[in-house]
Amino acid sequence: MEHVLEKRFPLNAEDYKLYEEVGEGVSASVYRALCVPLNEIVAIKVLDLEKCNNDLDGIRREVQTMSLIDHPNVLQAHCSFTTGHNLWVVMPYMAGGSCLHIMKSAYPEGFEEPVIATLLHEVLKALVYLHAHGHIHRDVKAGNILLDSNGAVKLADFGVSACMFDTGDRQRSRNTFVGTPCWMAPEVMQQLHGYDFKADIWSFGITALELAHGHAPFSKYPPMKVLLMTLQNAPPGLDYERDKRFSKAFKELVATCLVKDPKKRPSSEKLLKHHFFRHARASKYLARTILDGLAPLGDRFRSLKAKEADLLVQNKALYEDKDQLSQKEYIRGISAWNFNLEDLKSQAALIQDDDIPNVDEPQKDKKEKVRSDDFRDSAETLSSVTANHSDDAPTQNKEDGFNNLQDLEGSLASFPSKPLQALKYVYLLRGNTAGCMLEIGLFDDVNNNSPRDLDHDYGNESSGPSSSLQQNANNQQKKFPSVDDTSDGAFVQRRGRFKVTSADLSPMGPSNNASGPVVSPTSPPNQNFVAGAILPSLQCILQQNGLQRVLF
Ligand SMILES: Nc1ncnc2c1ncn2[C@@H]1O[C@H](COP(=O)(O)OP(=O)(O)OP(=O)(O)O)[C@@H](O)[C@H]1O
Repeated sequence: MEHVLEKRFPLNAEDYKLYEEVGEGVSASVYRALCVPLNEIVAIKVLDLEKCNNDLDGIRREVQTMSLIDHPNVLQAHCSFTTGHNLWVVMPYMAGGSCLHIMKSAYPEGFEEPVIATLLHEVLKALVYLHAHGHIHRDVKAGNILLDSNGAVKLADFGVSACMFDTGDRQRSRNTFVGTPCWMAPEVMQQLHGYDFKADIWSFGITALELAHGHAPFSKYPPMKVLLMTLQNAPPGLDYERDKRFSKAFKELVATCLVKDPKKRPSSEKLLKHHFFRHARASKYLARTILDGLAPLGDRFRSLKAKEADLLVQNKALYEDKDQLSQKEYIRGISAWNFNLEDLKSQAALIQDDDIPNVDEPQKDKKEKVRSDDFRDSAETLSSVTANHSDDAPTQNKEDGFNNLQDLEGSLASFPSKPLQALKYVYLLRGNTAGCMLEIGLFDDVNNNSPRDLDHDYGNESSGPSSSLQQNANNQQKKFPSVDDTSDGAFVQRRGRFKVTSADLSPMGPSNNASGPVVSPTSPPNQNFVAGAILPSLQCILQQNGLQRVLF
């Protein structure tokens, strides 16, 4: 019998030569490298464990999943080891880079349909495999779809994947708030009943739109606004008029995935049979069409980084020229929330003035209606709002459209008096580029935290969009926990995605209860806390809205 010698990748840093940086995530840098003994080019993801000490579990999960999986469309790790305070994950080098990078470098308006069909077909095969093996990827997006020099497509980044077969503590991870906001399924945001594989199908639909337009829907909005828009608005989709260049089959595929009720979404296996994929071609086609003529990955990465830095400087200059007073208000509001100010400023500056809807009288009327009707109750209210706008509602005309900012603000204004059970966490937002990155903290006992008076933190603004919220905040007299608090490990942090463990909301702390979130919609653990908790985050959104108006 013939034995194929298995390639063994060395577990010593000295056996690798690091070359240029080719990618950067929120938790890691990725380098092209040479594995000297094997004379093979590889990619090495370097994670600084000291910076990731809040998320060692996520890292462990990523490495474990990456070494166990075995499918041509899933990026498998060759090996991993620690060196100093870094973890190195050695993997195949994907010279084409991510679809996001390719779009940013050469296809800012998105790809042509045959390219999209080919890419999505490969990604879907990866999902079929992962789902069949019990994994939910939970972070499907163009940035995690990698291509090698031959056009082979692999789904990467298992930092937040979850296993459906897990029990006990690990099973609780399926009730956590994980993902990147623009791609995150409504049920993941809502946290009412947990979620399953179907969350990936939603993200897959969003990714389809991202590949079609060059960016995900709502990508220019700050993260909390993305959450609210995803929950409140009709699902995004391909527009009949604006997206004329795309086929009916593609439009149908997107609509099939972006159904708010996860039960009505197809499984990955079923989706694979969709007639849209008849247009899919072999991966060589991708090498010929989208990779041909592209600069080496390292060069592309460097120039994209330089562009981003330029943009930041420009935005900073613009920002500094603007109204000093609003700047102070902005900084005060943001710092109270542990925002990354620079990132948020650049986020806000990316919003064009034509993105900000005008307020007119009929909309105001509508606002009142939303206030009194839609937000009548707590958890169920949000569900019903979601349902009202859900599957049968026509796809929005403005793909990135925020139908009516005032509607949203009006809706938010009623939160404090009728706490919204579905959003039952304190959010510590840390913005990052493209409105997609944030950190969330969770406090299990508001009284353990340093009290801060909302009135003091946010001043006495009596006008502007946030005034009603402010009023309600004052009425509630809730104390807002300090951002420094990390008591009892209840503060779960992760840069790049949300991560809030609902079970940790229990006054008893984390439990091994495998029956889903401890907090049920019918038995809120601490409604006062919820009301106080949600308020300031919503306040911040409105402050950001205000800032965006001031900026432009
Ligand atoms: N094997 C690889 N070959 C080439 N480039 C890679 C490879 N793996 C990752 N990259 C590049 O590095 C970037 C960051 O990698 P990765 O997504 O794994 O990091 P991360 O910190 O988990 O990121 P995030 O959390 O932002 O998704 C990717 O978007 C991609 O452009």
